[in-house]
Amino acid sequence: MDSLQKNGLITEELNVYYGTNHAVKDINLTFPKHTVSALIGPSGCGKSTYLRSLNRMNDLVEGTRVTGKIWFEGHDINDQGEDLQQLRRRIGMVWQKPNPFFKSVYENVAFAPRYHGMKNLDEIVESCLRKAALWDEVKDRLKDSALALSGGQQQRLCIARTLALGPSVLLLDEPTSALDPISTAKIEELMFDLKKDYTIIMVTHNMQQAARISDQTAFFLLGELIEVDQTKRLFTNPKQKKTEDYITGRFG
Ligand SMILES: Nc1ncnc2c1ncn2[C@@H]1O[C@H](COP(=O)(O)OP(=O)(O)OP(=O)(O)O)[C@@H](O)[C@H]1O
Repeated sequence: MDSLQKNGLITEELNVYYGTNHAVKDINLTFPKHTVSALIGPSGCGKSTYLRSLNRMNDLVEGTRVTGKIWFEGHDINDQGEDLQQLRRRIGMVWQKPNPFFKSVYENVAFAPRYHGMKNLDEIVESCLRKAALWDEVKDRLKDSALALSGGQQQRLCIARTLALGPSVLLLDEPTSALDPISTAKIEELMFDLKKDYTIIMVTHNMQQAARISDQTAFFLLGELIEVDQTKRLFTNPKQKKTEDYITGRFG
């Protein structure tokens, strides 16, 4: 129980199947609170599938079967009785392409808290936009359409929208792959600030990015976890030959 309290999330022998395709195989991983974890590996190795299983998004994909345990806040979220709406408030997801609602900047952040009956929407909007390092850029444009923002601003707005639901874990699926280098740098800086309050788990194709911003890195290959370690160690002194081959560019 002690480790469950200390850690944000733990998966035990997690498997995901799409029909007969065994996409994620027996993954044991621990995500300590207030750290950034990067999931790396070549295309199709199961990173996104694994990430989506962490807040039960794979339940939405027909024909998917998940086995194993995911310990979060003292219980296994794969239990049948799990309240999925509440779960997805506590474990929020940000996607690869910024996908703001066709609404104003303000409404993008206020929409879900209002739906859940939360009060003080102005305060929530300001605080989430500040946490997402966007407030100064949009405080005079709150009524403008979110679609008028740049791609990088839209992605930070999507992060603010996720924060508005009060998560403790943030799942990010290649959050910067559609962004230019300056917007990417802003999101990377933001990760440093956000990890003070949140546990962050991020899929990235970009090994330099994993090396720059994550505390631990997990290397996936063909649905298996090949190696997980502190990021510096994994990139400088990998234990597995397959990891070394991947990070030195021999395949991928
Ligand atoms: N919705 C789905 N339905 C059926 N099979 C899927 C689905 N999503 C992924 N898969 C399969 O699961 C396996 C893992 O895919 P996944 O997208 O998780 O890998 P990935 O490492 O995230 O790849 P990429 O880096 O290209 O996004 C692949 O064989 C893929 O074809």
